[in-house]
Amino acid sequence: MTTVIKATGLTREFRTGALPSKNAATRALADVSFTVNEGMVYGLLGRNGAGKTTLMSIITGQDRPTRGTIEVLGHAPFEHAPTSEAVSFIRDNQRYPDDFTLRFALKSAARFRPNWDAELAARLSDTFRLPSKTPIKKYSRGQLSALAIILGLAARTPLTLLDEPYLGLDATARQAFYDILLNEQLNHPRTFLISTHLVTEMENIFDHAIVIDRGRIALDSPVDDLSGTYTLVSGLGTRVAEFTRDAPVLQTRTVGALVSTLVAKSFSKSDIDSARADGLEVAPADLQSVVSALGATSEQPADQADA
Ligand SMILES: Nc1ncnc2c1ncn2[C@@H]1O[C@H](COP(=O)(O)OP(=O)(O)OP(=O)(O)O)[C@@H](O)[C@H]1O
Repeated sequence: MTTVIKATGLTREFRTGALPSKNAATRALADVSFTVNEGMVYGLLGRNGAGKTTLMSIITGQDRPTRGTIEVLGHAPFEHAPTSEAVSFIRDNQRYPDDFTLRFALKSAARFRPNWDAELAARLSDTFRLPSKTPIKKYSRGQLSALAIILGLAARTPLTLLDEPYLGLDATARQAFYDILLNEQLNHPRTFLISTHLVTEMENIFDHAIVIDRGRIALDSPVDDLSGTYTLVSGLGTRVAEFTRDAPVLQTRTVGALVSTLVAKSFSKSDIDSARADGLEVAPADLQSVVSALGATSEQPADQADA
């Protein structure tokens, strides 16, 4: 399997005068190591401020780590033009010249992208109902997201990073976006790294999940493996506690008399049958539950560091 991204011990600290000590820094990433393999769709998940955008900026050479190394398509990405050409990074800070219309935006993108698919760009512009004559600076929030998605997908670069690409997109447009991604992956497989908070909506698109929590990797796993690793047990508190007593607990939530506990354990069929007979609900955890539980831990934060 070809490695597309290899991160080793990435740490990114930002100096900030806002903290009590003037030598203090925000540690956005703390000793992050992982690999991304070719041809798969990775979900980059985690709470607000977890470090996702910082990581994507380093992968695309727009920022450099304080410590650690990053290799993208076999090279350090910072100031390496061939890597920039092979990578699309879609985020919400994209700016366009004042007089740019859709046609100009697509035409100028085509010039920099050797694999540009003009037919796909035209088709997606129709799907998202983008106005062709309106200057882009007048586009709505959702229309800007749609345009960014088109530029990212029609580029057909070997590696595509999408940082919360759906902001402002309505439900129909988001569904269209997910369908397009799945189709692209079927017909033109390549590597995607996508950050999102809409985990449930995108779960079936991801092959692999990387969860960051307070700058550290909290989970790095194929999505298909999660259901055999994590179990959600719900019911009366005493019964849930009894059934899960030997299992590592990630999160316990209480709503009224109902307790829901997520554990890092899979149970035998006979255990599950007897728990169900005892009135408990036992089910493999979905990605959203795992991400939410990992983000609810109260371990020591990594994000404040003395620099
Ligand atoms: N330029 C900067 N200067 C100081 N702190 C920064 C800077 N950029 C990011 N940070 C901090 O680094 C941490 C990680 O931020 P980042 O934008 O990577 O999070 P995120 O996971 O993308 O969050 P969200 O889901 O809210 O977009 C946050 O605490 C943020 O405040």
